[in-house]
Amino acid sequence: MASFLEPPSKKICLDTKFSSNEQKFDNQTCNPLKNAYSINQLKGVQLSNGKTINLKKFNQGDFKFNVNANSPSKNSNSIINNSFKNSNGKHMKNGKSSINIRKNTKDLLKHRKALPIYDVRKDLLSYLKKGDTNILIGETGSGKTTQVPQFLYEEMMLNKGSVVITQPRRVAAISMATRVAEEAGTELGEIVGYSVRFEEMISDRTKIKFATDGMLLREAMLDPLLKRYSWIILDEAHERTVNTDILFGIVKRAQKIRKEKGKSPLHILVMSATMNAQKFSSYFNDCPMLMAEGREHKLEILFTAEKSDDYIIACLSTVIKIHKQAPVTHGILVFLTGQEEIDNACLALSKIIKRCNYLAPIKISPLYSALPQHLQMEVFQPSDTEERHVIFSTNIAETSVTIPGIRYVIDSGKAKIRTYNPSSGFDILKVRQISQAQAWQRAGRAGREGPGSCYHAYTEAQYKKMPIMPAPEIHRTNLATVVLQLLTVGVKDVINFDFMDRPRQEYLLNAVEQLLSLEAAEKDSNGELRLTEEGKKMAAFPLDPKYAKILLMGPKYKCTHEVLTIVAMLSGEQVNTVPSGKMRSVATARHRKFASVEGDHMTMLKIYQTFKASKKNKQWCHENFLNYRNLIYISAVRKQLSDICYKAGLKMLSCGENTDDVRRCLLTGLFTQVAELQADRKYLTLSNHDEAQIHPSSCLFSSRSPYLMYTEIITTSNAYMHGVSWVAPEWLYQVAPDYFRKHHIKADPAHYAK
Ligand SMILES: Nc1ncnc2c1ncn2[C@@H]1O[C@H](COP(=O)(O)OP(=O)(O)OP(=O)(O)O)[C@@H](O)[C@H]1O
Repeated sequence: MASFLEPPSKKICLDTKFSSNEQKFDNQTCNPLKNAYSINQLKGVQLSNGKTINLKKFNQGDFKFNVNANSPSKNSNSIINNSFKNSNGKHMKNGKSSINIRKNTKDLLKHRKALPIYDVRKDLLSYLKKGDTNILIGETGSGKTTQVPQFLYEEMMLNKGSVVITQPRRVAAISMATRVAEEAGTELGEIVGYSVRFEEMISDRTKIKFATDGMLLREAMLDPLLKRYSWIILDEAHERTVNTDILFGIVKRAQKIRKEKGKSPLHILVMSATMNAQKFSSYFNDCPMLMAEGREHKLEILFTAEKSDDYIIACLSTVIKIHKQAPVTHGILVFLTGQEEIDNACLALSKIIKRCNYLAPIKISPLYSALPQHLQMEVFQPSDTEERHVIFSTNIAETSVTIPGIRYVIDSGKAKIRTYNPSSGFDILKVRQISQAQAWQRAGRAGREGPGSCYHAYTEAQYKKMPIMPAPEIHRTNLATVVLQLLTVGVKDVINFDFMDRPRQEYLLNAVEQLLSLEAAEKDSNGELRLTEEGKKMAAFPLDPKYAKILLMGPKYKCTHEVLTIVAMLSGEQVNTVPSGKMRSVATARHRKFASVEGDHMTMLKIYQTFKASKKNKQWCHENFLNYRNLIYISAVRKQLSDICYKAGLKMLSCGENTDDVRRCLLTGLFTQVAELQADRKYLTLSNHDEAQIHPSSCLFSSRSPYLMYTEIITTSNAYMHGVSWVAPEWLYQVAPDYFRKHHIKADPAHYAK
């Protein structure tokens, strides 16, 4: 990245060539949703040419109608442009004069009526009323998220209940609620509101609520039948977050129980522009699949003509290329992977603009979840300058949102994706290629207020090799956390939970075992699983339950501060930097200053404490061959975890010099990760009696303590223990007596049990 801070010396403005795929787009081969269907299912559906809209019920093939959209309102470019100029956010920005609202609402109504989904309003509603569950697919920008909840409200007034629409991300929930409130001519928090973590804008009058999937799950904990809702819309269902997958099962169960008990019916609507409708329909008892076809504005799709070596350079060069040619009011949204990359890209672009004084000025904004909320929401305000707006964003702007002024999207094709490391128990974010569905969603952020273009910074051949859909998060996350979450929302039979993509039974059983041994769960007299009080507290931590357990035990061992630091260090990336060549031995010597005879966990503690004592100094990190960015990230994680400890009422204690207590506390979560020294000086794990060696990077590499606790085992040519600390055998019995009665150790239990 360092080279990126300087404008690249080569002529970046000219070196990324794109080939238009417009024709292919018209044939709909780019949209993975089309690829996900068989030809038969699409037979007879007139492809969108901007004039015809189809609402087709796929599963019976007996329902199809076309609405001729040649009416003046459909010839919409100029109308939309007017309405865009008129609406221009004034209602939100300049106070709430009733004239402003009325004028605005009138213009917005005109805009609503021009949306493809509006043409099929009547038939859509009649379908939705008929069945209790439906799947709705519609092009990005066709009006699903903003219009369908309003249709339901306007049609049925939802006297007996309300509608909740889930969104995978908080920016989407807030911005969609703001938009719909504006369209409905109501104050946000009145008829239309939102609910995201730590923030709610709702009232007793709220009938349309946008909520993150996590918030609806929380509601389900208190009210498993979700009685206050008559409609639940699960939007952007293709994303398949763990929360959404759990919600699928929860709302299905609530619907069934409400029906059985003769309570008010619950209607479910699952929506996306890019999902495998057949799969969702099968899961929801073969419910009807509806498709609203057509888009309001032309969307041009372009791929690079050749593979690019560096996606960031390709994205930046494309920004410059567009900047030189397009009207300045046309904004550009660039999808990159994370905060560091985005900050660097913002800096690089501003330097390029400054240096090339023939280029017009640009307003540059970052957008990622670690930004304070008010800065995130700022990008949704129409630009108040005459400068082009360029936004560099992570995938938080990938679905649902409309960012005012955006006509161009540049897609790097990459995202940070959560992956679970089963050997350490931590989820890590890794830069990975996105799926076709995500590429399509990104493209869909353009062409919303007028014709738009999406520049994919990869070739069409590369696109075709991408997976069609993202893999469900539940298959790449820690199952103990998922089971804990299921128990939290009141699911007792977690093994037989109605998963859309069931994890392997043995993994689920292992997860249950882990929770039982951590005393997060217990079995009641009927053998049913239930959460313990401790388990309830553990669920509040975004951590593998074994690390949550360690934090909860902090006050007992008087070392909350120390274990918070160690768990945060374990959650982050490696902090030691290892240069090549001559400097390597210098770095090793500097790192050795922090080494603790007690092991790697205490070494981590020492590094962080010294970093903090240096006032988080970058130069100090540089001199000690430590990664400054990673340490800053770790301190942010530590803060987040300590906030949760504080809310859980945990005492924030420190053990000072008595560091044995820190390792005893760590053992309360890691007791299944202990190895025993054998007569031949090899180590065997106590859990499976597998041979494992201490990794050469460990500060205990050459020591031979009888018992070691390790953070993870990574198998390369050998199985290596990483993150190793020595533990006393008596601690094992004190910390987990039941477990060590089953997993015998050589040290005399009778002696240590005393
Ligand atoms: N905040 C906003 N500001 C301006 N226009 C907006 C805003 N939100 C929505 N729109 C307009 O309404 C249209 C429909 O948006 P909506 O989010 O309902 O579409 P969608 O079908 O749900 O799209 P997606 O599948 O991408 O979520 C957009 O294309 C845009 O023209």
